[in-house]
Amino acid sequence: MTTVGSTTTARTASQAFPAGFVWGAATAAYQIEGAAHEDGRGPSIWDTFARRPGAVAGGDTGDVACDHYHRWREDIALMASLGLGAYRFSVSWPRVQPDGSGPVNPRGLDFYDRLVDGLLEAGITPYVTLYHWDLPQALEDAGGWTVRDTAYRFAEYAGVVHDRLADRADTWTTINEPWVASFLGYGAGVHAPGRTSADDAFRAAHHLMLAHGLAARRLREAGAERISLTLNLAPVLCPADAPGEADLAAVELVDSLLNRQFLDAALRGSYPDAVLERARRLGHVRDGDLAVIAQPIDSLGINYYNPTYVRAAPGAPENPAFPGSAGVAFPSVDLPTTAMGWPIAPDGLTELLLRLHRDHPGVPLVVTENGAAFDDVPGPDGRVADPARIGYLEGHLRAAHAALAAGVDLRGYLVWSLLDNFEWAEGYGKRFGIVYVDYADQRRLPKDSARWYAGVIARNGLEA
Ligand SMILES: OC[C@@H]1[C@@H](O)[C@H](O)[C@@H](O)c2nc(CNc3ccccc3)cn21
Repeated sequence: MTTVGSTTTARTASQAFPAGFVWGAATAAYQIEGAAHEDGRGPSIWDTFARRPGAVAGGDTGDVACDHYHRWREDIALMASLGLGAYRFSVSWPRVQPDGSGPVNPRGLDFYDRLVDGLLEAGITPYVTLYHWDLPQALEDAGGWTVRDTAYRFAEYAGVVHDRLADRADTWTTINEPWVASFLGYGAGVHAPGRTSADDAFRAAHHLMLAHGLAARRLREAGAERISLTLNLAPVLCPADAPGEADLAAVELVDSLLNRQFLDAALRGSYPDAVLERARRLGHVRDGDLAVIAQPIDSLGINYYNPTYVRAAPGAPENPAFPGSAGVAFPSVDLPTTAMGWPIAPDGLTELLLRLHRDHPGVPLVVTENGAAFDDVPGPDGRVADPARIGYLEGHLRAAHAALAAGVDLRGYLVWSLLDNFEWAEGYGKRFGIVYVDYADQRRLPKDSARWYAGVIARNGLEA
């Protein structure tokens, strides 16, 4: 303790979060639902991609996943036991429209009806994500996100879902992480649909953002008042003591492609130069598109996991997720890492939130994903001790609190993820959940981090 005059200053300031701060957890349809061939659901690009030999670790697929399609009541009870205020989930487009357009599958919509009703009965606010990467395969067969028409089909689908649920759900995210869906799906090819064309990645990114704008406009016309976009954002840092011009140019390029391509489009109606140059060559950006994309949103969702580190490296090959990055290295740094090999750097969250507060004032922010994978193993008593995850989450909540203390309008935090689930190209071997899933019998085992998080929610903050 330190004493100044007669006042004794607590060694650590209070870590109480604002009254009304939203505490929740997040998942996504393809990662948890299973029932991939049930009740009229059509195939998505992830159903197809997961069957491509070598595409997903262990040949895993989302056919069963966490069987949430059948176990949703149990999972809602689990959420309620933790005291969650909100639950972020995604709607499976091919469950609602098996061909991505045209006829609606009533049994598909019925599932989300049941889910939303169950959440409301449990006092949990539904945060509905309309697209979390599971494009109907029929639309991919017609060109997928590289063709403009898909954006218009998405807006129609968004209207169908909104019109069914809007009487009970009022918090809507159009697209989850357009950068991943475009640059990993169509550029690097390590995500569905597994295509490898830089030009197609830029076309897909633009059409995903156009889809966001068209859907946001459709929802606004229908009376929606809580519309957002969720982006995977990261501080782009050069780990050198004295970055040179080439290092700074590398930071600028990667920041433009990863962050500004989507932030500037959605919040300013513009693209950074690196994107405009490609757009001029490809001709896929039409007059008026950016005005549609910059539809007003009511908050910005931020998925933060770690910073991205870059430096100039003459001769380094281009990273296909970052077109034009020849001569740029993405070095490891001397920090602890998660089971994904991602560096643990909570200060990056504070830095990111402060940047958004500075560059885009007046936009309420929600951390819609933050979490970590670790190699969790249940003990003989069924307890799952995950101190590393508790450490990760505590560090990032302290980082979020520091941003709040600096005036950032942060409205909520949703941990990724409620459940261990299908971790895309990594399959089921990477566990992000605060609840362990035993896939052999679908048992759910709350990890120590779940109990810890329930305490954070109960006291609306961290212990000082
Ligand atoms: O990888 C963990 C989660 C993933 O399960 C979610 O579905 C997705 O929304 C999500 N986005 C990120 C952000 N970073 C990222 C990095 C490499 C590949 C994909 C995403 C992490 N995560």
